[in-house]
Amino acid sequence: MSQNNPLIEELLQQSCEEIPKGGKGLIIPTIESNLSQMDGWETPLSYSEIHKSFKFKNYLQTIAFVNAVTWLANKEDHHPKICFGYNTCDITLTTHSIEGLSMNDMIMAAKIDALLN
Ligand SMILES: C[C@H](O)[C@H](O)[C@H]1CNC2=NC(N)=NC(=O)C2=N1
Repeated sequence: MSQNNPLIEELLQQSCEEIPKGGKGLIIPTIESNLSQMDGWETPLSYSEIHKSFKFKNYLQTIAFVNAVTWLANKEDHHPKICFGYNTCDITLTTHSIEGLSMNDMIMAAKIDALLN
């Protein structure tokens, strides 16, 4: 789904940028249209965050993924909430300054997915 998708390709080429308080959030149609092209990412009715659950074979593979996500978060200065267990990892993304979703969340989601491609 992700490869050869123009939206995903575009997100992968972008970098997260600081969003000032009162800055621009995404409108609901944009969120819906983005998520329809991003496998497994979901938003609650509040449209305040996106989340995805990942499954792995074992703890070592889960930890390797968590480490890669934290590396990416540090690089992009955009930090998802990460909750993991033996073979599952739940990722939640939101933009604190606007208490909602920004392009940063979509960029991070695409880059997190790309870690597994
Ligand atoms: C200045 C810096 O870009 C901001 O404080 C970043 C840091 N990491 C962040 N991570 C997340 N998930 N949301 C944010 O709004 C956010 N803001």
